[in-house]
Amino acid sequence: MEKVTREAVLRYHSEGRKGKIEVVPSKPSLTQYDLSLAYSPGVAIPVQEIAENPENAYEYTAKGNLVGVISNGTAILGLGNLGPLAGKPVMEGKGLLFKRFADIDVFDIEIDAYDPDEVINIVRALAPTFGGINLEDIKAPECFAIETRLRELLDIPVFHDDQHGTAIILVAAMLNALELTNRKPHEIRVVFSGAGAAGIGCAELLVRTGVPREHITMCDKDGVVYKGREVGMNPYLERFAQETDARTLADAIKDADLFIGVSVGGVLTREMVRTMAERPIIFAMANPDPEITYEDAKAARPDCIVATGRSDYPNQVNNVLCFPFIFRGALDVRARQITDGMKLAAARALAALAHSDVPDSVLKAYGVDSMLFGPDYIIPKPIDPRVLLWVAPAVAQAAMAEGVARRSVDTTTYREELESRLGKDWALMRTIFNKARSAPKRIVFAEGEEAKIIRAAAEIQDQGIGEPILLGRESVIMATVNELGLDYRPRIIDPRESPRGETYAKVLFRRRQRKGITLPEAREIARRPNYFGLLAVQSGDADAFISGLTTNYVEALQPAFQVIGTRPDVRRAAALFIMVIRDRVFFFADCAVNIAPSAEDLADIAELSAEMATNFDIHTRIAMLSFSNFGSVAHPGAQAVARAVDLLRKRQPHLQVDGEMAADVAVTPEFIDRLYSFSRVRDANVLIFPDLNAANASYKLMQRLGGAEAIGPVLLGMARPVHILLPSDDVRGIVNMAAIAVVDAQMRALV
Ligand SMILES: NC(=O)C1=CN([C@@H]2O[C@H](COP(=O)(O)OP(=O)(O)OC[C@H]3O[C@@H](n4cnc5c(N)ncnc54)[C@H](OP(=O)(O)O)[C@@H]3O)[C@@H](O)[C@H]2O)C=CC1
Ligand SMILES: CC(=O)C(=O)O
Ligand SMILES: [Mg+2]
Repeated sequence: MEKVTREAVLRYHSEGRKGKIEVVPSKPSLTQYDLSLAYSPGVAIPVQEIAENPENAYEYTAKGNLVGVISNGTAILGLGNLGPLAGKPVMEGKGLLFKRFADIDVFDIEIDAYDPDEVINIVRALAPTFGGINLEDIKAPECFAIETRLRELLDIPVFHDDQHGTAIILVAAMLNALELTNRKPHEIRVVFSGAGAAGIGCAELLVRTGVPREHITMCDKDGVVYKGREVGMNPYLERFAQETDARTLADAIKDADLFIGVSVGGVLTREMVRTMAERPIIFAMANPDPEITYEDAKAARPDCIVATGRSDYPNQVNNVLCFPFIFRGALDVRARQITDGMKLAAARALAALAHSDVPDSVLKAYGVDSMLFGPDYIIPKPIDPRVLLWVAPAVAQAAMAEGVARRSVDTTTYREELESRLGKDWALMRTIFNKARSAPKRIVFAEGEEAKIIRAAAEIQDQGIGEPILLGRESVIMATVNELGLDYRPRIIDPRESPRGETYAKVLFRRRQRKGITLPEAREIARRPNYFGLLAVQSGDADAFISGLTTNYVEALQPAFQVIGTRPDVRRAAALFIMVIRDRVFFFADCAVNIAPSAEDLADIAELSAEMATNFDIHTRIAMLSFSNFGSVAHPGAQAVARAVDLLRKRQPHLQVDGEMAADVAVTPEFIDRLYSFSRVRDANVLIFPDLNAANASYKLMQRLGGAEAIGPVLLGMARPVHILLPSDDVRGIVNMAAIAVVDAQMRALV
């Protein structure tokens, strides 16, 4: 990671639009009509609706997705009381994270008020604006009374992040660290440095998790919190005052199993760490500087598990992993409050997620090749898109179970809704996954020894999308499964040893005997994984074949043509990309196979593309693309495209297809309305390019410059389901391709 310098941070905050957030309208506001709906006179109508029934505010305003991040700046990170204005960058930062990770809008509100009653009154008065309130960086002990009273007064979630967000992450990380060190919550001895908002919040949730209260020793600036101590006490601390002779952190930490730092940087020394129990667990969570650095803790005790609040070391135990997701779940069921049950549900979901395989997008973002459950990976990363999908439903479910939800959600539908928040590509793939799951098929992977294929296969099996068959040596595959820490027993076939080898050799010989292959040669070739997998599909031993991760596209395609070939009704195969561009889905073809298609080829490509898109429940509108619009240029290239339209209409009169037309006309309905209202296609979603140059350049430009998500290439027109990966595909891409292959196989089973 690039070094975080003072200059870089200040530049980041001041460059362009100052600060980190802005307010963006969510409705059209271009025309006079739009303005009449948005404001006067139209706006009077929702006003009356809400006055009659306050619940309508969730329907007609942004309240239900709006959180107030409110602070008086009295405990900004570990920097202390620097006042509300200085706290604004942190609060804007929380707003950015709420939006980025959970699509929740935030107003950050910094208040110049310190007396608890005054703070309570201000927040209470602001509450109608919001669906929830996240109190932030308000120091102890005032924060306790403020939060408790606001929870009583308001019927929306009020959550003091430093207490509870921190506690939830801490519990998640602790459960996993205990698992790794073979300890149970009721056995451990815990020492805290910091007995403020975060300290008390964390300690109380530990007690709810099963850590005995008398096993917890709190320390603050005045040292150990013991029974009879008179300085710096308050009722919240009193609950943790212990009968002990220890008076300093150094005294208390001897033989402790778990250190929790929520105080200030640098207070835990190497000497102190050396006195802790076997395999100590050290959560040094002060920000920006932890109580002890990762390096110092490891140097003092190489057997320890360390977490800090920072993103630049392993195990970031920071409330960023909680607040966006717990609020997402709470807002979506319109919870009246966030209960302990919801907090524990969030913690358990996070702890469980750390056991599962980490997506490549996360590995890439952190610049590492793998993250495996273990001492340096006890908690998921906040940028892991699955955090939203695991935590929010767990929280929503707990809210419903505890009777604080105003509305209930169906967990399956809710997960789908959350996936739509992650992007249209997730939503589209969810539809395809659901289809695949309805009748899973056997998918044979030629490159079964590849780690990415093994990880994808584990997910395919786990999600019930298909039944993967990995080709390769059992010893190699199982070694990788173990190395990856996967809980997966793959179905493996070693082509060199399989008894089906001889049968497949004969199948290959029959197909290729007049193409120069002898039976002995066929025996050798049939045992190559690529051919073996294809022959398994050809012989009905598997339903779909996937390969290509370690070869180039043409190399992977060749055996497929030799063994499987194209469908009897298809002259040439083709390949399409599913392009997800912002909120819209397009199909681009042919992006990989036919370099200079004829008019007949173009008609075939369009027909096959429409067929595949229909498999995914998409209503197709096909545009045959050119540089010319409906005869505007008399060039042979444009005329070939026009001819393809005629051919296709004759063959498939029901298809909605038109052209030749330019790409901008195809995707801009206003152009069609204004200039070409005779066109049978308006707002096309299947774009057939005149040649491979145009198609390949277009999908790559859309991907790199247009921010499009490209799923594919999906091979079309083969006699059986065969799909080719790209060497750049990540695990998610492979799983997507498998789901597409299963749906492809299902559709063939129907005809
Ligand atoms: N990683 C994460 O997710 C989070 C980390 N934190 C971190 O936790 C820390 C505390 O935050 P918060 O609880 O909100 O703040 P508070 O002001 O409420 O509490 C601070 C606590 O730290 C104690 N403290 C201060 N200096 C020392 C010291 N030199 N030695 C021992 N104890 C000390 C204070 O003791 P006293 O009362 O005697 O002054 C008090 O108990 C911060 O560093 C913050 O960044 C907080 C929330 C989330
Ligand atoms: C992370 C956070 O909320 C804090 O350090 O205060
Ligand atoms: Mg904070």
